[in-house]
Amino acid sequence: MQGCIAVLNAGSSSIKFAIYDAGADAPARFRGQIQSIGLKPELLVRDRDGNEVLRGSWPADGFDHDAATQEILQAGQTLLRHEPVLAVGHRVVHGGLDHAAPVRVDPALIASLAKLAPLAPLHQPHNLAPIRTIAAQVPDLPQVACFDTAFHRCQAPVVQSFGLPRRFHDEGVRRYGFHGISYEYITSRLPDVAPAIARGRLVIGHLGNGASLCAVQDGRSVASTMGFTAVDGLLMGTRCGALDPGVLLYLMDTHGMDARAIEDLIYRRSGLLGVSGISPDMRSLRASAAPEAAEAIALFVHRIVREIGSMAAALGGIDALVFTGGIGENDAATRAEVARGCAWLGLTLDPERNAAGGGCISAEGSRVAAWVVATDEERMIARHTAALLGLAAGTERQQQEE
Ligand SMILES: Nc1ncnc2c1ncn2[C@@H]1O[C@H](COP(=O)(O)OP(=O)(O)O)[C@@H](O)[C@H]1O
Ligand SMILES: CC(=O)OP(=O)(O)O
Ligand SMILES: [Mg+2]
Repeated sequence: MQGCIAVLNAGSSSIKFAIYDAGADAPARFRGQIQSIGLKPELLVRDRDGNEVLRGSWPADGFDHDAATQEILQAGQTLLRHEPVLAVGHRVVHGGLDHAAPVRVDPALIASLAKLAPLAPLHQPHNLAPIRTIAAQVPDLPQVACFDTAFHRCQAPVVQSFGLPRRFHDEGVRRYGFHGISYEYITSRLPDVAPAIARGRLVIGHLGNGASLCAVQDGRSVASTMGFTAVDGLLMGTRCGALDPGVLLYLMDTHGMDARAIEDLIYRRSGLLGVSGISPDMRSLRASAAPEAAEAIALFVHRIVREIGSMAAALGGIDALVFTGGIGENDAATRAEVARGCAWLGLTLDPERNAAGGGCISAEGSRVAAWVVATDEERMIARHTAALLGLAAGTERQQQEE
């Protein structure tokens, strides 16, 4: 029995997971997710050939990320029966100052990452909960943490800085940027799927329930819209994105809000949900005839267009825009609206290619290219986990075993 590597990726509205054969950088043997947690939780798992192997649904009330994690750990056991799991790789959203690369989990690491939970309240607790559960149940099973912040740690010091007194910078109050595992995967794919743009000045938009942009050149992060936390930058499903800090002072003074009330407001009740008053979910907003749904989408698009200008400035120009994430990969209307706002940059979409939704979607002759590239954070995590533990394809350890 060859053994496998399991991967868990807790996002703000979903928990995705995948199971890979150890020793082969091949598509997942099983992959699935519980999506729409808090709204209409649904489990769907497919095998390598795309066949559905498990499905489930639960009422939204009382079914939180912890319940979803339990279901997924159980699904993993059902799918694998007696086959050994050699390692588990995890997405951990915040790695703070100390982590620019994946690391093996130990109790000290869990304790230090837990301190960052207030900086990523929609993610960090859900990232650490399964790590703790697995460590308690199977203490000898190697676990690896891969950080959303790591990809951005190479940004120039000026890009990482806030205009605050220096002592805050020194204690770690900096722009970190997130969705780094997704950006790393996309940049790793481009030389194969889009060699013409791979070395160019890229703006990649990871547009999902959380949403951000990243300016990338030569495969490295140059700037990102997310900052100290994943509430900065674009409008998101339930997060407000960049906000005048004066608004926070106003809320404290005039509405008597404390830190926890503000956290609840800006992380859970704002964004597409707060502006529309209908839903954080793009599919529901697109299906709605209410003017508030259209207004929320218009603000989502406006913020993306404005920030693409900022990313292009950080790069000194733009050669290509790449869409990814749940909305970026699936919502042709959002791509078309963003592209319309970027016409001044020299971007024109091909409507048919955009509707088809894969690969190059810009028109012949468009000065800026546009692409849709599906992200695969789980695959990136599996690669890192295998490499760190010496389980990767063609590694010394594997060759010795053969
Ligand atoms: N076919 C689709 N059309 C439009 N939006 C979609 C579609 N599929 C998924 N989405 C949107 O993608 C978002 C979830 O993105 P995803 O990247 O999976 O989220 P998470 O941040 O939890 O990882 C939701 O707003 C959802 O409505
Ligand atoms: C960092 C972040 O916002 O992640 P997600 O989009 O998965 O919620
Ligand atoms: Mg996600």
